[in-house]
Amino acid sequence: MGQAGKGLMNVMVKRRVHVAAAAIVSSDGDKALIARRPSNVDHGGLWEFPGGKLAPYETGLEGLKRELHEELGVEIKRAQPLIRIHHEYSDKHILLDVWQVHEFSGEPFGREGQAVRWVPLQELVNYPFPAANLPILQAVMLPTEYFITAEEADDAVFETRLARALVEDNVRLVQLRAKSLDEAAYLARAERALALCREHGARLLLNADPALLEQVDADGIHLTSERLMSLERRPISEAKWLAASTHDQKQLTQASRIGCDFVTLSPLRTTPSHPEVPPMGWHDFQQLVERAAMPVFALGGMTRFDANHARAVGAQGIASIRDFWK
Ligand SMILES: Nc1nc2c([nH]c(=O)n2[C@H]2C[C@H](O)[C@@H](COP(=O)(O)OP(=O)(O)OP(=O)(O)O)O2)c(=O)[nH]1
Ligand SMILES: [Mg+2]
Repeated sequence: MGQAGKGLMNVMVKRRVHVAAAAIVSSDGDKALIARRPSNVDHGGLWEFPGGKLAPYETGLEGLKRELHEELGVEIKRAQPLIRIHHEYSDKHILLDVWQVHEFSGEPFGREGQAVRWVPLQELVNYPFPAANLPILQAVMLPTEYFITAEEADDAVFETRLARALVEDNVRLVQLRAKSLDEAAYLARAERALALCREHGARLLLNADPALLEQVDADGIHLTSERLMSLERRPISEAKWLAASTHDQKQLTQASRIGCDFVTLSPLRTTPSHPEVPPMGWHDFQQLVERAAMPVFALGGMTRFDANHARAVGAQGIASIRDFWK
């Protein structure tokens, strides 16, 4: 396009497109189904989560059911909202309304001649996707529950309780939060927690100085909101997870700016640990999540019974100390 044409694009009103897409996860939870966009369309040749534009009056799930039938020949049996992403392409605003499909019938194949492939979740990052898709890759790799460890002076009690949560509650994502320990004690506890998490196939994030990853090879760092706001750029490599605690729009914007992979947003409800902080409630929470473009865990008085509701308002799920610490 010539210079004059580009100038014209700037004053043109961009199209708004609502797209429903499916993160179809295999029953073992290890793989997702992706398809390659034909070379002659928008973002041609890139991989995508199957789906397409909604017809007028269709809801996200209705549109998705129709698209998966047309594109893959499968019928959705059970699906749950995963993440909503608002993204600006040069020619349009897109809302990617992504659903996690837990159950479907039929054998998926490329009914429009497109390549279709089951890919292990960790390998998704090796496939070229449209620019809007990064948060989908993050969301599909994360569970719905994020367990934050409680303050506990006694190492043996700590280990028993962490092991219980890993075994009985099937916790797969853990944040080691231990403000009352000095650096040496935190380090020792991190080593033990990492061994336990590895044994049970769970990931461990350290709520600590990012430099600590050089001493303990945990899966990532969880930044306090204070650390988050003090950083100029992402402090650790892309190979590790970076999460942060957020409480408002400013902190969410900063989390996105430095490339956090996911965040907690709190306090949803009033909690005994922070009785003086006013809760945001589901309405304000939903408004903040809608524009976050990254997985968000609801925190503050949450239990596992809230996970479906959290999903329904756009969150990844819930984070909790108390619900898992028994
Ligand atoms: N299906 C899908 N579309 C995506 C993804 N990421 C992404 O940016 N998009 C964009 C590309 C397109 O501009 C738009 C989806 O349009 P589409 O071409 O799939 O729409 P459709 O299936 O209804 O096809 P058509 O009838 O318009 O040919 O969303 C994704 O993961 N899956
Ligand atoms: Mg499509």
